Amino acid sequence: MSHFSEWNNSADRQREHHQQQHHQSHMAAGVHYPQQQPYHPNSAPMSTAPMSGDMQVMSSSHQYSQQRGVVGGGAPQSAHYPPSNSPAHYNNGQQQPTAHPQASVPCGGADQHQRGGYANGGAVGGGGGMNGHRSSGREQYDDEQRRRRSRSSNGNRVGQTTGSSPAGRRGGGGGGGGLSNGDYPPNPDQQQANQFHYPAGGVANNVTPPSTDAASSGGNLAQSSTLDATQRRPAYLLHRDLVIGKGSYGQVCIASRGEAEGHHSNKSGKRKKFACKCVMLRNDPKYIAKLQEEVNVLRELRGHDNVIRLFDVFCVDNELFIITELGRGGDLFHLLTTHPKHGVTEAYAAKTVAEMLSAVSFLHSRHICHRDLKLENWVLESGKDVWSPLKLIDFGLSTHYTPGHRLSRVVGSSYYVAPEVLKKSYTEACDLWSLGVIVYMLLSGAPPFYGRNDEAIKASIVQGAYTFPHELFRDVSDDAMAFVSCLLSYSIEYRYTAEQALTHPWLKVNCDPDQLQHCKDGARGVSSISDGVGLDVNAMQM
Ligand SMILES: Nc1ncnc2c1ncn2[C@@H]1O[C@H](COP(=O)(O)OP(=O)(O)OP(=O)(O)O)[C@@H](O)[C@H]1O
Repeated sequence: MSHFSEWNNSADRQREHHQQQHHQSHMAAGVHYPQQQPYHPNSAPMSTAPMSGDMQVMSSSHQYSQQRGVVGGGAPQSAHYPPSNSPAHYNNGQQQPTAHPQASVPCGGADQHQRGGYANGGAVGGGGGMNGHRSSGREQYDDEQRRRRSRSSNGNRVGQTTGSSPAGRRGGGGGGGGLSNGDYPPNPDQQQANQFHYPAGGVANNVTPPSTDAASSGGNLAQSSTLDATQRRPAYLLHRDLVIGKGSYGQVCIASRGEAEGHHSNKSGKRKKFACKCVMLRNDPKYIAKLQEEVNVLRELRGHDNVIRLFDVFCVDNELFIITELGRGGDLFHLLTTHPKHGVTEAYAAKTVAEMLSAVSFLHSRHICHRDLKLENWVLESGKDVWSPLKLIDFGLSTHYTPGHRLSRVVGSSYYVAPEVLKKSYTEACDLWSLGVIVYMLLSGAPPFYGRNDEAIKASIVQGAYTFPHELFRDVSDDAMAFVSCLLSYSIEYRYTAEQALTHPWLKVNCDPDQLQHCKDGARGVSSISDGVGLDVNAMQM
C-alpha cells in the first residue's frame, strides 16, 4: 500500500483515494484501543515540525484518537521505558478488563504455542480466549475494519473485491473472514474462468512498450530481470479474477504455472501458484523509475528466507507483471485484526520480530531502506501454519541509500512512519522505528501513535510520546516493553539497529534458539535456502 504521490497528479488522486480506503481499513478489524478514553487535551496535535502535505500516508483513524487520546498526556517524549517499569506504571487510569485470561495466543486456543489453525480453524483464533474482552475501542476498530473491507471494492488493499472473490472472502466477514477452509489463496484449478495466458513462451518478444519514453524503461524492466529472447520462459496462467490484494498502483492476482508449455506441476498434480502484481505502465519516467527500483530491489534481495522471492518480470501490452512467491497465509494485519484478542503471545511476537529483523538487517546490509514497513507488508508463507516464515513484500517505496547520507523524501504509512521522516531528514533507522510500531501493535493490538486524522497522527508521531497502557500491556513482560522502547527511540543515536535488536534479551528468552540463530545468520546473508533450490531455471537466472 505504498504511494507515490510525487509522481503525478494521477498518482495524487490515487493516493487520496487510497488514503480514504485505508482510512476505513484501519478503522475496522481487530486492532484495538483502550476503552472509551476521554480525549485528553494534551494529545491534541502539537506538531512542531512542518507537516508536509506530500506525505504518502496510508490511513487515519478517527476512532484511534477518540479512543486513545490519553496517549498525549502519558509517557514522556522519546522515553526509554526501562524494564523496571511495570505495565501498571503506564496505566493512566484506564478501565480494567473484566476478564483476564493469561496468555494471548497467536491464533486462538489455549496453548500459546499452538500452531496451525489459521487456515483450518476458520477465523483466526475464532473463539479463542482474549485477554479480557475489552469492548468498545477494539470493537469500534473492528467495525472500522469491517467497513473498510466491505466498502473497499475499488482499490483497497485487503478485501477489495466483493462476492466470492478471494479478497471478498478474506475481508468481507470481518472477524469471520479469516483464511479459513483453505480458500485462501483461491485454488485456480477450481476457478478457470477469466484466465489469461501469459506469456506464451519467450515473453521478451511480447513486450509491448506503452510509449516511446516508457518503452525503453518498460522493456528494461522486463529484460533486465529475465532472459534474452532466445530462451523460453515459463508460461503463467494469470487469474485476474483471483485478486489477493490491491495497492495504489495495481492489483495482485494469483498466477499459476501453465502446463501447456511443458512445465511440470507439483507432486500433488496441482499447478504451482504465485502472486502476480499487475501494473499498468504509464509514460512517466518517475513512475517507471520507481518500478525499476522495486524490481531491482526484489532481485537483489532474492535468497533471504524472509523476503518474498521474485520469480519473473515481464511486460505485455503496456502492463508489467511481477511474479513472486505467494504468501499463502495472508498478511499480518489480517492475522492481527481477525484475532479476537488484543495482541499475540510474546513467543509469537518474538518469533515474528526476529524474522523481521533478519530481513531488515539484510536489507540494510545492502544499503536498501524499505520505508514502508507495516503489518500489511508481511505475509505468512503458509496458509496452514501461523508459525511459518514471514515474508516481506511491497518494495514500492524502497530505495538504495548511501551510508552517511540522509534521505529527505517524505514517504511511508501513517502510524508507522518515523518522526525524522516527517522532518525530511532520515536514515535507514526509520525502518527500525516502524518495526517498533509493529511490535507494539503485535503485543497490544493497538498503535502507539494515533489521532483523529492523518495530521493528528503525524503530530502524535512528531511529538513522540507514547505509553504502555496497563489495560493493553498487563500481560506483557517488562523485557518486551524495553525491547519496544529500544526501537521507538526518538533519537536515532539511541535507536537499535536491526543487528543490535537481534541480540536483545527479550528475543533470547522468547525465541527458539535455533530459529533465532537462523535469523541472525539470515541477517548476515547466510541463508539455509541456497538460491535456486526448488526453483526453476528461469528464476535462478534472474
Ligand atoms: N506475494 C504476495 N503474497 C500474498 N499476498 C500478496 C503478495 N504480494 C502482495 N500481496 C497482497 O497484495 C497487497 C498489495 O500488494 P503491494 O503492496 O505489493 O501492492 P502495491 O500496489 O505496492 O500496494 P501499495 O499501495 O501498498 O503500495 C498486499 O498488501 C498483500 O495483501
